[in-house]
Amino acid sequence: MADASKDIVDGFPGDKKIIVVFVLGGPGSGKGTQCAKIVQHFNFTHLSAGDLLRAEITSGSRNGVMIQNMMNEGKIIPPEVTIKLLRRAMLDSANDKFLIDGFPRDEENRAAFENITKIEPEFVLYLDCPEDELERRILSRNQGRADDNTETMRKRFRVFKESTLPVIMHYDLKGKVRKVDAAKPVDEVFEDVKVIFAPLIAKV
Ligand SMILES: Nc1ncnc2c1ncn2[C@@H]1O[C@H](COP(=O)(O)OP(=O)(O)OP(=O)(O)O)[C@@H](O)[C@H]1O
Ligand SMILES: Nc1ccn([C@@H]2O[C@H](COP(=O)(O)O)[C@@H](O)[C@H]2O)c(=O)n1
Ligand SMILES: [Mg+2]
Repeated sequence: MADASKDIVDGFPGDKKIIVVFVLGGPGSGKGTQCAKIVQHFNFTHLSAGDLLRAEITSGSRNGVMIQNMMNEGKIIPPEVTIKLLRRAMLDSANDKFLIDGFPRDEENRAAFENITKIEPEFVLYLDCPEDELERRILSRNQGRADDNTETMRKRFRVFKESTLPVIMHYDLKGKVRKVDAAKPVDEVFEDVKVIFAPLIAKV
């Protein structure tokens, strides 16, 4: 159970060194799929911002309707909502290594996360995939997601290009982006991902 008092304290308690890797890529690029494999091989905890927001909707939280409406439009939920969920999940975990999937989605997400948590990501894993392949994957995903339809998918593609790519550029200028070709089959993508994570694990 979360300790509510932790929610009002900025940063993280104690001197625990937290390792964060942001996992970004277009809708359907395989972020969730690759994160599941990274968890198995490298003992990270996977936090999907989208999954946390969807859990808020199903929990009947007071933000649920607002989140649902914005998601159906492919819009980015205000950062204070998403960061509170991420931060609580991190504080509740005994792990010190986190994959944050689908976040930061825009500059506002990025700046707010840095201000509130004081955490800089170790690096950003960028799953690069052409739009025609993303479209095929989303429209055949069949996981019952309300935003996996042609109209919302196009809005999500636009948000990715207009708002998320600039975040990837921001980290690229800092030398923090590790880009992989995510159009390849799952296991081939993971071979490239493993090469990126191996030195990080050897270091800690
Ligand atoms: N390399 C791949 N080749 C073919 N299909 C893939 C690959 N990676 C993932 N998929 C499939 O594509 C769909 C989308 O994958 P996934 O849910 O992991 O993407 P995502 O980036 O998390 O998407 P979203 O941003 O919408 O949450 C799933 O059905 C998954 O099985
Ligand atoms: N940082 C984020 C992440 C997600 N959202 C909203 O959730 C939708 C689904 O996200 P996935 O990563 O699971 O594809 C996304 O389209 C946004 O509406 C968000 O607002 N902020
Ligand atoms: Mg996902």
